[in-house]
Amino acid sequence: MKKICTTELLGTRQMKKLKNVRREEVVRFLSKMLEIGQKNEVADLSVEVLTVANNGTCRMIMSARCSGEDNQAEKCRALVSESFDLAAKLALFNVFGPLKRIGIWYLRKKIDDVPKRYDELFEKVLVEHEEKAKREGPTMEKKDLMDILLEVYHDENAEIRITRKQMKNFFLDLFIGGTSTTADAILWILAELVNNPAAYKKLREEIDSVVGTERLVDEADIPNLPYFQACVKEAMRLNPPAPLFDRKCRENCKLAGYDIPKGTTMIMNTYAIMRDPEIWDSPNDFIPERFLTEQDSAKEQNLQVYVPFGGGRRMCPGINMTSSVINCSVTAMVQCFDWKVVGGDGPDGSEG
Ligand code: HEM
Repeated sequence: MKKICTTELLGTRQMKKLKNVRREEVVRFLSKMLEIGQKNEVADLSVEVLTVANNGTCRMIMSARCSGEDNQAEKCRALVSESFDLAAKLALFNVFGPLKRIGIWYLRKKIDDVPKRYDELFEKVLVEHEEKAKREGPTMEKKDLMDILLEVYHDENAEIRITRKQMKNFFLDLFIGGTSTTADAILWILAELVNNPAAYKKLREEIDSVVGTERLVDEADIPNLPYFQACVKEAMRLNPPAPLFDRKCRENCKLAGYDIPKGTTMIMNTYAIMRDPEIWDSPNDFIPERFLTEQDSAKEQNLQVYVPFGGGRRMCPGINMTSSVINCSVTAMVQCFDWKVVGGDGPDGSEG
């Protein structure tokens, strides 16, 4: 699945094909913000950004119908947040050892219900896609990742065969891995920029000088916006959306002088790694410039220290997809609006 994922589904070629979908969602978001601004109302960015990230990702994964009447994006979002909530509660019960069993009993209805609803939703969407493929035949234009994966699923000669259950689980992984992480990243990037007005100004100037003020930033402009790329990297260094992930040791091994027995689960704390004062100068400060300098002592020492997407074989395969959503939405947000926090502390201690 990982191989299909990186080669067929989430590579740059596919992401280029889905550019219009992202652009539509960003334009929808901008119109809404404009409307809110004109009425002098306050936007709840946590909701709006989740919508743009979720709709963009959802539509790329499984169809344009997500924003239509039968709002499947909305249903997926509700299910993703319910499952996060459930996982958090189970993890909490887990910490208390014997309480785990009480937790499972207490949450039993939800434990049965959430996967069942996922299954029903994905089955429905899969069947719709299959019917469309039958109607339109082999020349059908593949509009989303589900169209592509279904072709692999139905191809009896495909190098890798997958079951329907695997396919559904896989889409579930994409939703869980791809939606709130992308929304969190966008929110944190914007939060760091709003709290660092000098960086915001510098970024706006970069965009204005490279793109001008007559059109929106295009994804093709991104390589010419080094300061923007550095701001994204720096915000993700300080606020990794997936701060912890795990690995299970398949063999006894020695790590930093410790003997780790086979079967041990190791937790990687990327938040701590990316704020380690032994690695980073002024580790808690937002300094995008650090990613613009040539010198990179971590590379020289062969250290993996910039790890918001993990590393090695299980590294996140969604980098292209998330970057494409982050790039078009954050540049548009910076280009089109002056943001300020309402009712909170301003960056210099003033009222927002
Ligand atoms: C800012 C956004 C994202 C962040 C910070 C992020 C971060 C991560 C991290 C830390 C891991 C674990 C890596 C490891 O174990 O070494 C991971 C795995 C994964 N991510 Fe992402 N991710 C993001 C977006 C996405 C997107 C958009 C998708 C797909 C739609 C996605 C799909 C996955 C999948 C399927 C895995 C499991 C990979 C495996 O087990 O081999 N992620 N992600």
